[in-house]
Amino acid sequence: MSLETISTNRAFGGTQGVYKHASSATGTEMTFAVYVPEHAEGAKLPVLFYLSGLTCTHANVMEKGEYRAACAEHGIIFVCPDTSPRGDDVPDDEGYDFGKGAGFYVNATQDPWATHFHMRDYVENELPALIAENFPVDMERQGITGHSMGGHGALTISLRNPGRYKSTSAFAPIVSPLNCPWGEKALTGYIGGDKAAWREYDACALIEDGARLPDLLVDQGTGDNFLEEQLKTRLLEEAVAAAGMPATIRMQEGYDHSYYFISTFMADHVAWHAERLKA
Ligand SMILES: N[C@@H](CCC(=O)N[C@@H](CS)C(=O)NCC(=O)O)C(=O)O
Repeated sequence: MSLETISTNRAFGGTQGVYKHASSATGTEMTFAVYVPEHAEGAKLPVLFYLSGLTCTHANVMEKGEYRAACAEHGIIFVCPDTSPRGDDVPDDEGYDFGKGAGFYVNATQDPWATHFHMRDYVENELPALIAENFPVDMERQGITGHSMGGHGALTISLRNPGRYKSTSAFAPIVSPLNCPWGEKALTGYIGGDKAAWREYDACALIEDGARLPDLLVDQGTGDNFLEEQLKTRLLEEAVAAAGMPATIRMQEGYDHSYYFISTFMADHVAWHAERLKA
């Protein structure tokens, strides 16, 4: 699998790069960002995947997430994929919450989305293989995190792949697409109306159905205007309590849904992952 380098910039002693490649999962070109801290020649570093939210490309977290100082300190590679396939032949929706920029980390089965919207395959299979081949990563030490729709992606991908990710966290995740308007719209459109088929794309349902993580960190702002209608953190609190699953879910007073919130807690999350990835 060949990669084209779009840009590299030296940052905090390491390299922030942006790359693109022809994706077999989506049938499109895909762009992603990778930060590689300074490291000894031949060293293999732990890797943290960050999945972004609605309307984002790889660039939002790269420009506003403020992860590099912490990744440099802890020696963690940070990977930021796009949130959907893109291109002139990729269908779109007029809403910001479906279509381009809103792939929801599913494999779509419904037309016209089923041709390109395979973000689950992309993030679960193709991207990790590409990262393993092209960057100095130790794939035995992977973590995953994400924001909002990307928090949903991080939780569901980790819950479906027990043991693969040594650490899982999320910022303001959509915890139950079965129970919010963003999820209703996206899963009906991508997967169809059979709600039994949605359960593998719903963190709370996966936990109810027996999936477990050894540990979980979630930060959620109390001033987030999506909290009540879309994110519904309390459903995750209820699901982990009922399952007896260890989780640290922190309600952060006054923080909203933006990158001001994410960047405030980013260093905490990177440190939390580093502790588990280096154990
Ligand atoms: N106000 C946003 C609603 C969507 C939104 O808040 N997206 C979040 C993720 S769910 C985001 O990260 N937006 C991009 C950014 O803040 O840079 C819009 O319409 O663009």
